[in-house]
Amino acid sequence: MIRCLLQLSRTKFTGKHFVLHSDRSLIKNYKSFYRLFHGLGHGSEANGLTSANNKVGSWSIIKQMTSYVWPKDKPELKKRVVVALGLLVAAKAVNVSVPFIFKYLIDFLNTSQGTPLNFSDPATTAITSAISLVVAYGVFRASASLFNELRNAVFAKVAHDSIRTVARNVFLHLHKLDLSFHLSRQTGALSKAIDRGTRGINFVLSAIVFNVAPTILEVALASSILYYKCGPQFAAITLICIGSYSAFTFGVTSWRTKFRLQMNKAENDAGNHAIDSLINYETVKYFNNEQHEAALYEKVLKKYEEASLKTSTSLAMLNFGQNAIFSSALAGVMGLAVVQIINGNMTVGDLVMVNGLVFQLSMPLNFLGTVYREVRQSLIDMKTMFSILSLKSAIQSKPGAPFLKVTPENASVVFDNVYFEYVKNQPILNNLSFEVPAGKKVAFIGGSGSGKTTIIRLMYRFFEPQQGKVLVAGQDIKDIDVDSLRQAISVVPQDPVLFNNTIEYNLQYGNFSASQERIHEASSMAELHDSIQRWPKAYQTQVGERGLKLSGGEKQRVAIARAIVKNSPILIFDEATSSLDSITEHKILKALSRAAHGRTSICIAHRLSTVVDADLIYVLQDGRVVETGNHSSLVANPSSLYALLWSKQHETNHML
Ligand SMILES: Nc1ncnc2c1ncn2[C@@H]1O[C@H](COP(=O)(O)OP(=O)(O)OP(=O)(O)O)[C@@H](O)[C@H]1O
Repeated sequence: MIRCLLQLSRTKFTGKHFVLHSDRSLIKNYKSFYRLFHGLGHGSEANGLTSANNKVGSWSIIKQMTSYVWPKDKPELKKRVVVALGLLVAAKAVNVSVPFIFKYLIDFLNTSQGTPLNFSDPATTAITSAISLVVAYGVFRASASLFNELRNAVFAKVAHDSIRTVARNVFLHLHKLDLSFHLSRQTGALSKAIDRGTRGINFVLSAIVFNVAPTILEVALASSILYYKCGPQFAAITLICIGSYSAFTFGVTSWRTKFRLQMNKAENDAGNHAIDSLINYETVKYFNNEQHEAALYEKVLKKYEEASLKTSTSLAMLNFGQNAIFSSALAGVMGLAVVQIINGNMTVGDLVMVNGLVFQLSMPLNFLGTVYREVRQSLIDMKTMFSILSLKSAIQSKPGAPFLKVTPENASVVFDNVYFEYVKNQPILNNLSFEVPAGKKVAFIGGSGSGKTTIIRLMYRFFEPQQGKVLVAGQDIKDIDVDSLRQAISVVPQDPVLFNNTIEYNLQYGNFSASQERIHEASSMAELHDSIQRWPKAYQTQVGERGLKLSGGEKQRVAIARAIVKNSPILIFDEATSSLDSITEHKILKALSRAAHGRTSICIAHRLSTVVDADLIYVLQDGRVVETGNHSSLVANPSSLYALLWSKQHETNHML
C-alpha cells in the first residue's frame, strides 16, 4: 500500500493511464499537506482531510461498517454473522449456568459431608448427583470455550472480508480524488492513517458484535438472577457497581483520548519525516546532512515517546480505578451474603453462586472498559480513513455524461476566454483563448511559471477554469465523461516517474491490451529498444523505486514509448526531451513526428530548436497569448519576444 501511495504521489495525470509528476512540486505539496492534514491552516481551501474529518461522526462510521458486515450482495457472509451470533448466545447461556452448578455442588457437598459415598452401589442418588454435577461443570465450561472459539472462527471471514473491502474502496477512492487533494496530502501520514484505520475495523467489528451486545445481555441475565434468587439488594449493588464502573471508564477514557491523538500525530510526523528523508537520500548525501536528518527524526520520535508514556500512565490509573470499584462491589455482595447465611436465609452454595455470578461479570466489564477505550481509539484512527471516503472529487462526470466523440480528424482543442487561478486573486491564465487545430503540431513557449503546464492540466480536466470553456473535438469537456476525455489524450510529462516493476510492465502501462510487438515497436520509436536488448534481463529489467535505476533520459524515453502505446488522437509533450542529449533528442523528435503523424500534438518546450517545425507557435506571457505564428513568421519580426528568445538561445549555443 505504501509503495502504491508513494507511486500515486507522483502521479500527475490520472484517469486510466498515469503519467508521472515531478519531485519538485511534490516537496512543495508535502509541506502544504502537512498543514492541511494537521489542521494548521487553510483547511477549507481545498479538499483537506481536516475539514472532512469533522464531518465524519462515530455513528456514521459505525453505520458504514454495518453495511460491510451485513453486505447485501454476500449471503454467505450474512449466514456467518447469524451463526456467530447464535454461538455467542449459546456461550453466554452456558456461562451463566456455571455458577448454578457450583451452587448445587457446594450445597450437595455440605449436606453429604461426613456421609461416605458408597461406590459399590453406583445406583445411589448421592453418587449419581456427585458425578453428574462434576461432569456437568466440566462439560459446561468446555462448551462455553468451544462456542467462543467456534464463534471467532466463523466470524473471522466476515471481519477479513470487511477489512479487504474497505481497504480496496479507500484505495480506489484515493485514485478517484482530484489532483488538488493529491497535491495537498502527505504520503507518510496518509498511509499510516489507512494502516491504523484498517486495523481498527477488525477491533471495532469484533467489539461491537461480541462484546458490547453480549455484555449487556450478560449483565441483564446476572442481575435478574440475583434479583429473583437473592433479593433486590444484591441486584442493586451489582447495578450500582456496573453504573459507576462504566461512568468512571467512559470519563477517564475520554480524558485519555487526547494522549492517543498526540501519539497518532507524532507517529504521522515520524512517518512523514522518514519517507521525505529517504526519498531525498541523494540530497541528504550531497549536503552531508545525515545527522541533521536523524536529529529531526529523533525529535518527533521523542514527542511520540512522551505521548506514549502519558497513555501508559493514564492506563494504569484507569485499571486501578476499575479494579477498586469492582472489588468494593464484590466485597459488598459477599458481605450481604454472609449476613444472609448467618440469618439462615441463604446456603453456602448460594454464596458461591453469588460470588460466581458477580465475578463472572468482571470479565466482560473489564473487556467493556478495554473495548470502550480501544473502540474510541479505533474510531479516531478510522475517522481519517473514512473521511477520505467522504471526500468528493471536485472533478466528476455529470450523471449520464456522453463519451467524447473524437477521431484524429476532429481532435482539436480550443480554449475560449479561460480564466484560471490556483490561489484567490492570483491569476495564472488570464482570459486565454487559442485553438489547436486537429492533426497539427502546436507549440507553447513562454517563461518559467507562465502557465504552460497549467494549460495541460485544464485540458486533462485536473482543474476547472473559474471562467471560460475548454473544448476538445468541439465538445465542452465539462459536459463529457472524464474517463473518455483522458483516454483521448496521451501525456509525456517533464519529469516522469516509473512504477517499481519491470521495464515491460512500465511500457504496458500505456495500454494493458497492447501486444508485445506493439510494445517493442513503440520502444524502438522512442530509441529505447536497442538499449533494452543490451541489458542482461532485457525487458524484464527491474527499474527500481520510481525508476531510480534508470537514467533521466531512459526514463523520459520510457514515458514517450508508453504514451505511444496508449495510442490516443491527442499527444502532449511537456518538455518531453529535456533530459536527452542532442543526438538522441534529434532521433526521438523524428520518431515523434512519425508517431504524431495525423494526430494533434501539443509541445511545451524551452529549447526552441525542438519546435521550429510546429505548424503554430503560441508565445505565452502573464497568462495570455502574446504572439502567434510559425517559426519563420515569428523570427521575421525582430521585435517579437520569440525572435528575442531565438537569438538568445542561438547565442548560448554558439558560446557552448
Ligand atoms: N497547485 C498549485 N497551487 C498554487 N500555485 C500553483 C500550483 N501549481 C502551479 N502553481 C503556480 O502556477 C504558476 C504556473 O505554473 P506552471 O507549472 O503552469 O508553469 P510552467 O509555465 O509550466 O512553468 P515551467 O516552464 O517552469 O514548467 C507557477 O507560478 C506555479 O508556482
